[in-house]
Amino acid sequence: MENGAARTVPSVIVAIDGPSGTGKSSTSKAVAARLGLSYLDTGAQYRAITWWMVTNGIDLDDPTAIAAVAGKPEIVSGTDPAAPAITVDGVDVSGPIRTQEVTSSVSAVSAVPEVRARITELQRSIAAAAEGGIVVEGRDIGTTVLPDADLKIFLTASPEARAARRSGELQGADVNATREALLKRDAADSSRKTSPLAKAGDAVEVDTTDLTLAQVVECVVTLVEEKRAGK
Ligand SMILES: Nc1ncnc2c1ncn2[C@@H]1O[C@H](COP(=O)(O)OP(=O)(O)O)[C@@H](O)[C@H]1O
Ligand SMILES: Nc1ccn([C@@H]2O[C@H](COP(=O)(O)OP(=O)(O)O)[C@@H](O)[C@H]2O)c(=O)n1
Repeated sequence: MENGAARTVPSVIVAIDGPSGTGKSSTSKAVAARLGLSYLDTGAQYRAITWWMVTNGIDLDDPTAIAAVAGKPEIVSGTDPAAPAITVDGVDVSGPIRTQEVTSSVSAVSAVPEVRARITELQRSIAAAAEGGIVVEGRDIGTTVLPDADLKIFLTASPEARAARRSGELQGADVNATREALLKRDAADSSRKTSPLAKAGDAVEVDTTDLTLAQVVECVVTLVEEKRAGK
């Protein structure tokens, strides 16, 4: 900037949705870090409430039982892309929410309308408090949580690429079993009545199958910068 005056960068809200393994978390964290934005992992919030249900012995086959206690756990999400944190009733659950048990139970819990209403409210208040702007990733951010987001991205990738990425993370996991589990979770998340996994009509779709993570990040950063420049 001429004469060294501080440049005022307009605040921006970016919604990144898509199925599992498409690169939402890695892309969102990197984009937020590059642009100095806050970051919110909404999947971690659904995982956290699921962890609480499992830990407290709630019958996950009974949506009424889940709904009755949906307001009980206090979930607090950090928004620093360099150190995403999540606690339930003051307990750090960033490790426990990634277990196989939580992963296989989360779609049943996240389908319950009372759970979604509670978590959606929390997400909106976090986004509203992020003064410099935020990247929010999930399944229904562009369609339901933040329908007025400045930029909406919908990431996709082939089931094979997604399964290879996920089984790479879960060292030694069988790729075919991982693929089946991913597809089962996608089907449950896409077919639920309340706020299913879906691409918003005004979202930009990016197929990441043959792109490196760096290429996806570059693509999203460019889209954000274009938005900010008013293009
Ligand atoms: N474009 C890409 N190419 C290769 N690997 C990727 C790409 N994007 C993400 N990954 C890797 O795939 C795995 C899943 O990515 P993640 O960001 O957690 O996906 P999601 O949040 O959509 O489930 C991670 O190990 C990540 O490093
Ligand atoms: N906005 C969101 C985000 C996640 N979820 C639920 O939370 C689960 C876990 O999300 P996640 O983003 O951690 O999943 P991965 O893509 O990391 O495997 C999803 O399978 C959905 O059931 C949701 O319903 N709505």
